[in-house]
Amino acid sequence: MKEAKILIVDDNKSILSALELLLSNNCKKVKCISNPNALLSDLKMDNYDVVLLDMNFKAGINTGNEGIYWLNQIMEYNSGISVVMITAYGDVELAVKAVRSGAVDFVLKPWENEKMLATIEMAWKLSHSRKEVKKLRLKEHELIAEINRKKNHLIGSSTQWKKVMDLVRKVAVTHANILITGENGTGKELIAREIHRLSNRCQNVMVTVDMGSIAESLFESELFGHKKGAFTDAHDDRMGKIETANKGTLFLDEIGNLSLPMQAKLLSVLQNRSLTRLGENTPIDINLRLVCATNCKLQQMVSQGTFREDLLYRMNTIQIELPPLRDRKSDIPELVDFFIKLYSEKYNKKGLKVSGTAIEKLQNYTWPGNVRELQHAIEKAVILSNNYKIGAEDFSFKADEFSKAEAFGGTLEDMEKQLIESAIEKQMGNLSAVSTQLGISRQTLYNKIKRYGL
Ligand SMILES: Nc1ncnc2c1ncn2[C@@H]1O[C@H](COP(=O)(O)OP(=O)(O)OP(=O)(O)O)[C@@H](O)[C@H]1O
Repeated sequence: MKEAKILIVDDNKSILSALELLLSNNCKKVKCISNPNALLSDLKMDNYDVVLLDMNFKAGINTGNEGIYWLNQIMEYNSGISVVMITAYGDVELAVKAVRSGAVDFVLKPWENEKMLATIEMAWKLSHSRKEVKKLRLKEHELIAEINRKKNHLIGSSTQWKKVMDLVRKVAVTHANILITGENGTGKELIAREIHRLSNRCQNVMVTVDMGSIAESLFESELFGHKKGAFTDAHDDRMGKIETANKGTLFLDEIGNLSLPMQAKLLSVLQNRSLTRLGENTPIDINLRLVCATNCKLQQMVSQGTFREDLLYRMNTIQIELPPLRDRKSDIPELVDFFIKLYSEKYNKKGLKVSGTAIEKLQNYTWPGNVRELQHAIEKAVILSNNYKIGAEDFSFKADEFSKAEAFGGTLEDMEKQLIESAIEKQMGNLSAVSTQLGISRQTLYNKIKRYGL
């Protein structure tokens, strides 16, 4: 209460003096005014927490209406200020009217000092916590706006990708739960973010939960939250991810990893639109939009009994299937261009270009890791490039070598011979360079050349 700033408005000078005397030892600032016409200009001049307001100002009029009028003015100016009404003619009806209009309490003249101090302290605490809530709300809005300011760069103009984006735009504005399917790295999370950004829930947050990375033992408290003391490590009350996503979007990634008991709990949240924190009994209403993603064949899991059909039904009102990169190869040049710009800026190598043969090589590769693999390949090439141009030789693909070896069909010796031959060709007969490339000594290289008659 030592921090409290109090404004007292009463036309009775002796009441003002008595209150000032009582409160000035307990509060940071006490200002007294006898004319309510000065009230608003005084409020504008300082950050008052509590106004102690008389109900009757004009001699002979004691309906309390003038007090109610000024109370409304204060509430309109700043509803965070706590107003305590004070009157000598108090009755219950008047008190109820004042409290309905926003006053926090009502005291009768003559007052008991102890009671008056307790009332002012309660009013100050209330005003303090209202201000905190207001500040936190503003902060929350700022943070959400900041998150939403980050634009999602969704690159692609192939027919397959355009179809996906058309569907995304169509469903984003609806309430439908969405299931995004596709191989790893095809952009499922990116699409989920875009759905949230385009939805009418974008003023609230999208909360992402990676079902593949939460330990089973922590699952329930992570998702549902808990009350302090609900289990050994529950040192504080905690809001779960589902509750945090209330009014926004809950994105459950790798939904295929959800255990059967957790599937049942999630289903119950979706059915009842409410959840109960661990250690609590009261359900909390939840208004969610669910977006899930998986690279598993959920229908197959349903047949195997590892995924609940009723949950799948609830989740995939709309299903969006993302094509693998190998099925939309015409997007590769555009993606390469985007990632080259991104990383040449990041690594301070502006103006870096990619040769036509490199693009061709990238288009001929199968990209098992999809866009993520392409992104990493470009980042690596940018980091390692010494030139202003990245060539085909700057990209080497493990999967290619693997499939070549698999397709080879010969013996290990045949393969070794062919490897040495192609290294000699690549290094244009420079045997030191060949031995370095193959990771063997020059002597071993000579022996092998002799043995294979190269
Ligand atoms: N169309 C696209 N345009 C630009 N970047 C993309 C596109 N698709 C994917 N990416 C990028 O590829 C990376 C992988 O994308 P994302 O994480 O969304 O894939 P995912 O399908 O969710 O992967 P996983 O199944 O492994 O979780 C991210 O860095 C993302 O920004």
